[in-house]
Amino acid sequence: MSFQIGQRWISESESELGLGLIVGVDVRRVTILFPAAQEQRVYAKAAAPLIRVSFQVQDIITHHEGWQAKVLEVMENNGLLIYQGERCDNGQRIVLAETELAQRIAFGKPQDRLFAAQIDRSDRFALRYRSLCYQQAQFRSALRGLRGVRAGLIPHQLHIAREVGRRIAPRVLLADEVGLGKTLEAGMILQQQLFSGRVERVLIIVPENLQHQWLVEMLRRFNLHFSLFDEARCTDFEGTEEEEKPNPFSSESMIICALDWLLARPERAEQLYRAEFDLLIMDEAHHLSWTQGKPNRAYALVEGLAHNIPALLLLSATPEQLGRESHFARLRLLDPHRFHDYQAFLEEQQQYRPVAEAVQALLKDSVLDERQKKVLAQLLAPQDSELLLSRIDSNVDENKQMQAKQQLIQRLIDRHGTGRLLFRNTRRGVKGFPRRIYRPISLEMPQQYRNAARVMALLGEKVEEALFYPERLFQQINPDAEWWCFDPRLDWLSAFLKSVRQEKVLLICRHADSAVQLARALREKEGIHGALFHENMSLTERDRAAAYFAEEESGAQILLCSHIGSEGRNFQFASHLILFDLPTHPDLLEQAIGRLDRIGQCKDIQIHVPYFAHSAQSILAQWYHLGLNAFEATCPAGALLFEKCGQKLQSFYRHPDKLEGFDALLEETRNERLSLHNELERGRDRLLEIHSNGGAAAQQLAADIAQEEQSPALSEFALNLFDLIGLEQEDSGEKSILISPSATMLVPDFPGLKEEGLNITFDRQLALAREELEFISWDHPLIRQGLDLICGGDIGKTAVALLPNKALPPGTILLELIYCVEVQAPKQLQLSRFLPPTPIRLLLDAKGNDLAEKVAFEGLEKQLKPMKKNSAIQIVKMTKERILGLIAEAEKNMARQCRQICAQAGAEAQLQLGAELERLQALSAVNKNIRPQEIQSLARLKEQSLALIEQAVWRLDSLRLILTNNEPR
Ligand SMILES: Nc1ncnc2c1ncn2[C@@H]1O[C@H](COP(=O)(O)OP(=O)(O)OP(=O)(O)O)[C@@H](O)[C@H]1O
Repeated sequence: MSFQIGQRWISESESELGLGLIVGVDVRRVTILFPAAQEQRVYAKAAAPLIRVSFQVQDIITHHEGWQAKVLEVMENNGLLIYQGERCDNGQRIVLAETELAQRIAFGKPQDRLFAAQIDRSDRFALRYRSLCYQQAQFRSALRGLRGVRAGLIPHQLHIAREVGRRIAPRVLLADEVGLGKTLEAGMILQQQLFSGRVERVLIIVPENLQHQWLVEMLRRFNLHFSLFDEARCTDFEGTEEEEKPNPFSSESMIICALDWLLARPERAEQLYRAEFDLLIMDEAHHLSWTQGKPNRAYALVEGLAHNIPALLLLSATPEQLGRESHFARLRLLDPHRFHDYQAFLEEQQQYRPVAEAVQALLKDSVLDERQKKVLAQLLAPQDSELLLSRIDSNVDENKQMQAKQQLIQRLIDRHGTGRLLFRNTRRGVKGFPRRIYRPISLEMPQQYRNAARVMALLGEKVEEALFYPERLFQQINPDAEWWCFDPRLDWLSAFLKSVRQEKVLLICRHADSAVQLARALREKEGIHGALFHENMSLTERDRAAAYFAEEESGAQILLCSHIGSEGRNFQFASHLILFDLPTHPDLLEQAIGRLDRIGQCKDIQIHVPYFAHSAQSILAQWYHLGLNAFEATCPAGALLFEKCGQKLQSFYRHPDKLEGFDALLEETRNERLSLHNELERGRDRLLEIHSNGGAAAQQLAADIAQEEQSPALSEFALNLFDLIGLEQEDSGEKSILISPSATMLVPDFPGLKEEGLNITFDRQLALAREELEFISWDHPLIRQGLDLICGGDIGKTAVALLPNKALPPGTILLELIYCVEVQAPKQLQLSRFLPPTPIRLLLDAKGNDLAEKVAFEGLEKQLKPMKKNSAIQIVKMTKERILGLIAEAEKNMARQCRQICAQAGAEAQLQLGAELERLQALSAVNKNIRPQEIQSLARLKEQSLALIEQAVWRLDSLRLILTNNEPR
């Protein structure tokens, strides 16, 4: 070894000392300073455990001031190296003496690490390779973003989530009936979008009283940390400076805020417009209304946002609640190209039946007859149907025929009606729901209420509203009188609560003051302490009340809500609902019942309706029950029939004693409901259902996830990962493990792991039953970040191992190289869906033959033995030239493999992006609003993607030198 003062060397065994500088050389000894560690060592020259550091052309070097440069030329002057290069930050030409190098050194290339004696354990190399493979598998997995949610595997939810989650900038209306899991669907869509990198900034707008529920659901079910934004938070963020205020919405990337607040603060909405979100989720979207071309304020707000934000999910169980115009307008928010003309939309609505029949025909296994083919050809443009129809007819295999049928169905759904934009599952389609039982309680109207109505009428006051809320009318006249002292509904309520003392009861009434007065009366008269939930309480108070109601043992028996309790909340642990006054629209009624009639409800639901005989309430109750059957079943035609019968109902409300014609109205409603039901069954709703529940494919998807969970691959990998990282693992009972940090961890922090540890399980059912357990799947942050930690760091990049094998001459070397094929492209193109970082393993013998196919990784891994570090360093030194030669061979091999991988990925991209382009072209044939520029830009995007995939590159990620010996194993 020849040393010169000023040269840079590193320690063979203590790489953590950093880059050393020779500061003294005499005949026998060499003195080296390690500035980063502030240590100086003196070694005998002949046996110094040091390795010379010299960089090559193309390497990246770091100056001690921190900037980096690419080496273009290496020169030597009196044993010292001088690098010429180009700065990475500004392109400036530089000359850098090795003395000026940074004191810490990181070797980018695995071979540099190997030659610099930075040799890791062989089992860490194996973990690294497995991590790369698993990471690639995650990118490609069709289950990604669907399997990690802490929830049961419900096919229709998984179907919608998959269908929408993989779209680019999805814009859909999730309109499943109440309680079928729209929040879950939205979460899974979001999760997939986040995983694929298509979305980073997310905004959720919800009615005020659902903010916390969303916050908790996103965290508990998806491990997604959202922040609640309100006025206080924004003002805090802005501070007091008067100058240019920062946009508070730019301070976080996942935000929940209340619609009510945004409407009250238009300046906040302005800030939202500028905050560049990628995805907007709007819950309870029926609040957005648009009648006779005029939007309400909520609609106008979301319209502005929808214009700027590429992806949009609207959630509403009652999409047609505010009339068809509003429904149309919400669809227009989603796809202004597709829905640009209300009249045309109405006409299209009439055309569902032939489309539904065509889809039915395709769904059947039988061969299509000539008439059916003709209908299909009329419904689709020739370029959309001809090829596929001929494929169905030809003798291609059954699978291809099925695929062609599926594609035709997709196209029919896409081109006709609300197609890809609207998803609606119904209880009937999902099945397994408990019964709903209507319990009417007819009571005598107290004289006080009658008198009050009479007085008001005499005074010429309008008493419309009071028809349904006589107690309010009474209070208007007698502000100090206590209606609950004589109202028979109170006696009934007290008696009822006592009769079901162990059960939870949800009571909903229209007005907050009624709820408050009822709670007071129950407390004072009966000693029953109910929980309250209404709009005049703060959010925290409401959440606390809901939590108190949910407590099993010591919680409140009854929750008394104003109308805001009818929306969005999860109260399926209760099975008694009292409608203290009836909601005045069938959709509102369904919303209210939906609090209990939800996934997770295990008992039959009892709907108690106390009303006064011969009152407007009794009229409405009968019409709901005998006309619509809306208590005991969901009634999709409810809104439509209400619109139709509204006038007649009004007159009966006002004269509930004059019932002439009422039976006829009930009869008429019933008949129309049945015929509408049949109509919907054959046409629009049937079509919607077919495409919303996903059929056999959705069942299969749920089964695939369940099957993946049966495999031990994840738990084996995870436990191996935890082990090598140095986490402590302790069995904490049935199928659960407590993992916690230890003092000897390979990395200072393991992402996502709290100091006190984490109780985990790989079992979905157990995680559902036990809230305190983390449900670990491939999608869990612990696993995803663990994979990133290994794949993105230096762990296991190099290794040397022994292969005891009598059949091979001792001292034979094998070089195992792991390459990674990657595409370098702007993130927004999201090319990792076609070509994720792809590991390629080569196993070269001394002659450069690749044995990877013959000698599988895991088989070889089992036979390998670790080698002592000193011996490993010596072997590497001795075989350096051979290793370099083999790497050169491997590069040639990789050029071929990379071409193949790119061709495959390119074909996939061509297929998918081509289909998107075709869809837009097909739609543009029926909708002149699609601008040619849009089609051109999609075509450009496709070309750009294909070109970039073709230019994918590979890099050597890690390598392991294997040396045979003939010792027994
Ligand atoms: N896959 C599932 N596994 C377990 N529980 C579920 C699942 N899907 C939904 N639930 C539960 O069912 C209830 C209804 O779900 P969710 O709130 O998502 O429905 P929704 O359609 O948004 O209801 P709404 O129309 O009332 O807003 C919730 O309590 C939810 O936690």
